[in-house]
Amino acid sequence: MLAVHFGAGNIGRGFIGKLLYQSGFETCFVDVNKEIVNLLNERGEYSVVLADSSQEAFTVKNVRALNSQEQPDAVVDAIANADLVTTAVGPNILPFIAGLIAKGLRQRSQTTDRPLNIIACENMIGGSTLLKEKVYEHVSGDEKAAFDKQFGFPDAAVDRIVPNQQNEDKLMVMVEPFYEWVVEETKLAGEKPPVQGITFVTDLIPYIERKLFTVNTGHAVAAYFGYLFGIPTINEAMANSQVYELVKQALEESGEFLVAKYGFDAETHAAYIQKILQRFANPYISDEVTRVARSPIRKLGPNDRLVSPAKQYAEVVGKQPVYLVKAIAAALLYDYQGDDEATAVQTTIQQNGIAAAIEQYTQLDQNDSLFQAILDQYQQFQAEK
Ligand SMILES: NC(=O)c1ccc[n+]([C@@H]2O[C@H](COP(=O)([O-])OP(=O)(O)OC[C@H]3O[C@@H](n4cnc5c(N)ncnc54)[C@H](O)[C@@H]3O)[C@@H](O)[C@H]2O)c1
Ligand SMILES: O=P(O)(O)OC[C@@H](O)[C@@H](O)[C@H](O)[C@H](O)CO
Repeated sequence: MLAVHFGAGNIGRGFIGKLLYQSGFETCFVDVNKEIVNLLNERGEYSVVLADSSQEAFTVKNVRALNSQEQPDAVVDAIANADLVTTAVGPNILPFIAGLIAKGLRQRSQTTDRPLNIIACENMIGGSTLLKEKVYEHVSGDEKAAFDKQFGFPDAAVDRIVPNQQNEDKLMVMVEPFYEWVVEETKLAGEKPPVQGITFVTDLIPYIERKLFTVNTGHAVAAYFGYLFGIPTINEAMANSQVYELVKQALEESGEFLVAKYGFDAETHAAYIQKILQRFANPYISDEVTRVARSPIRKLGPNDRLVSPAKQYAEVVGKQPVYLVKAIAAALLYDYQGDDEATAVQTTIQQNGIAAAIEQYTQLDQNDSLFQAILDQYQQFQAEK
């Protein structure tokens, strides 16, 4: 079995690649990072180390890699012959890989009617659905009808904290022991991909909202406040009682609406939050706040981990969130020079003012009470700085 995986980065190698190997797949990574592509081809294997007291190491074998910029035809051939296509490139990159995927699917549909699933493993609602839309921008009307029959784009939720790696061995990845990969069964084409570790569900929305609005919401709160307080890593931020409390309170707010909206058991959800707080504090992981805070424009988006739970809390619970609002204000203050989106947000604020920036990034209406709460909180934080 052949899997083509776009993005041989932290989650690609540390999570998806490992599960694919353990499930009997040969994995062909597709990336633009020459060094990683070359090393994967030279060695054909890499190690994944668990970030816990065991430091258990596992060798992932049967891997190779293609450079999509230099070997696009080989990528098309690989997709045409694949049994599964997955991605972990980041939501903003999906539009850039869509053209190549469209070509691969076209070649495949011309040679076989064997079904194929394309699963985007990105932190967003509807990642595979977005990828499908972007792929379909490259295909004709007739092709779309044929593609609809042959290809599935099931949405997915993936959870495993994999920090930026600082190992001497450039291929080695250190990962937390916990992982979860949930895939929407109803959008599959053909059989379920035989990947050990995937949980198939009929409706992904509760799972992705629970994951994104708990793990990623809490993570973002720790990162933006960690950064504001001058703390470099997430576990160090969690050791700060103020940051810990801000994270916990924000997760209690998002949890209140998730429990009300989806009927999750309140105690089970409280235990889920508790486990996540422990994962963030894992002393065996050094995860920079700037990784977790990366791409604040994406994270301030209306359907992402800060604004969506704040809006849904207001709608479902009927109260104004306090801690989620603080987190949004902290994200608006994120001015890390090494992050293009952070500098773009700061430029917008300087040139157009904070109200225009809130409107632009969160897409909230100026008359929305949440909008005013964010504005007030931002101004209060500015005054305290
Ligand atoms: N790291 C985590 O803890 C984690 C956990 C769950 C989900 N995710 C999600 O997984 C995705 C990837 O995150 P990551 O942390 O692995 O990032 P990463 O930066 O480590 O990996 C992304 C990889 O994509 C490659 N890439 C960039 N442009 C490309 C292109 N045009 N074609 C092919 N490859 C390209 C990069 O070179 C890099 O190797 C994101 O959507 C992220 O939200 C990350
Ligand atoms: O990958 P991002 O930028 O969407 O979010 C940063 C982190 O919160 C994220 O990568 C987590 O580590 C991961 O989602 C854990 O499952």
